[in-house]
Amino acid sequence: MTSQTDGTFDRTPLIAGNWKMNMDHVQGIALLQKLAWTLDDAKHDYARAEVAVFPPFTDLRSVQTLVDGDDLRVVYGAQDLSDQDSGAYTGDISGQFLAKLGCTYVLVGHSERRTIHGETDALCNAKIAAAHRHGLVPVLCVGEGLEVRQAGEHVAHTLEQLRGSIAGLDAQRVAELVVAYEPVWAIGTGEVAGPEDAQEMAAAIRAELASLYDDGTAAKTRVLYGGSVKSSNVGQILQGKDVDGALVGGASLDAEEFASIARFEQHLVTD
Ligand SMILES: O=C[C@H](O)COP(=O)(O)O
Repeated sequence: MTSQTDGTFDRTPLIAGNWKMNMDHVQGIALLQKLAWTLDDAKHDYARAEVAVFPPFTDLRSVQTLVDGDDLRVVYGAQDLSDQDSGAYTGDISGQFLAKLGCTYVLVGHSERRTIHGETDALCNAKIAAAHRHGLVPVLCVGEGLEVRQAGEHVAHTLEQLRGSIAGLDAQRVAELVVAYEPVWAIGTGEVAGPEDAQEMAAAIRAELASLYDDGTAAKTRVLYGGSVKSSNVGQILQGKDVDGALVGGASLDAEEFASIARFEQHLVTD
C-alpha cells in the first residue's frame, strides 16, 4: 500500500526491523516473543501491515522454531546473503540455507554492507539473482551519504544505485521487489529525512521503475523509508503516497516501540 493522507493504501505496507549485530539467539527469542504478544494484545491486523524482523544469522534457527511452534504471523529474513550458492566461500551464507530456515526476505546492499564491506551495485545485482534462485524476496537498500545530499545529487545517485542493482530483472521480479531508501546520514544518528524527502525519493524510485518497465509494474513495487524511524515520526513518514513502510534499525530492538511503529495507522494524520 502506498500510504495516503486518507489512511488508505495501494500496496500492503511492510514494517521491517533490522536488528543489525544485536541480540544473540536467546535475547532474540525473548524480543520476538514480546513483539508477537504485544501485537496480539493490540489485535494487530497483519493483512493491513506486514511485520518482518531481520535477526543475525545465528538467531535464525531459533526464530524459525518459535515462529513455527507458536504459529506467529511475524515473518523474517536475513541481513545479507552470498551471491554464490555453495563452495569455498568461508564465512559467507547461501540463500539456499536461508530458504531452508524459512526466511521470506533478505536484505541486499544495506548501506553498512556498502560502506564497511565495499559492496557494489554489481555485487548487489548478483545477490538479488541469488535470492531469486532460492525463492527469497530481496529488500534492496539504496541511498546517499551526506556529501551527495549536500551537493544536491541524492536523487541521481540513488537512482543509479537502483538501476545498477536491478539490471536484467524481469517485470515480475521488479513487482515483487522491496526497495528501501535509506539516506546514510539519517541512519542511527537521530537525523530523520523529512516526510517530504522520503516521499520525493520514493516517487523518484517509482518513476524510474515506470520508465524502465511500465506503470503496472512500478505500481506494485513497495518502497520503504529507513533512517531513525520511531513511533513518534512514522505517522508523518508514511503519509507520503509512495512510501509503503519502514526499515527500522535501533527502534526495532524494543518490542513495544517496534510494535507501535508496526501499528503506524494510529499515528497517521488523516485529512
Ligand atoms: O536498517 C535500518 C536502517 O539502517 C536504519 O537504522 P536506524 O533506524 O537505527 O537509523
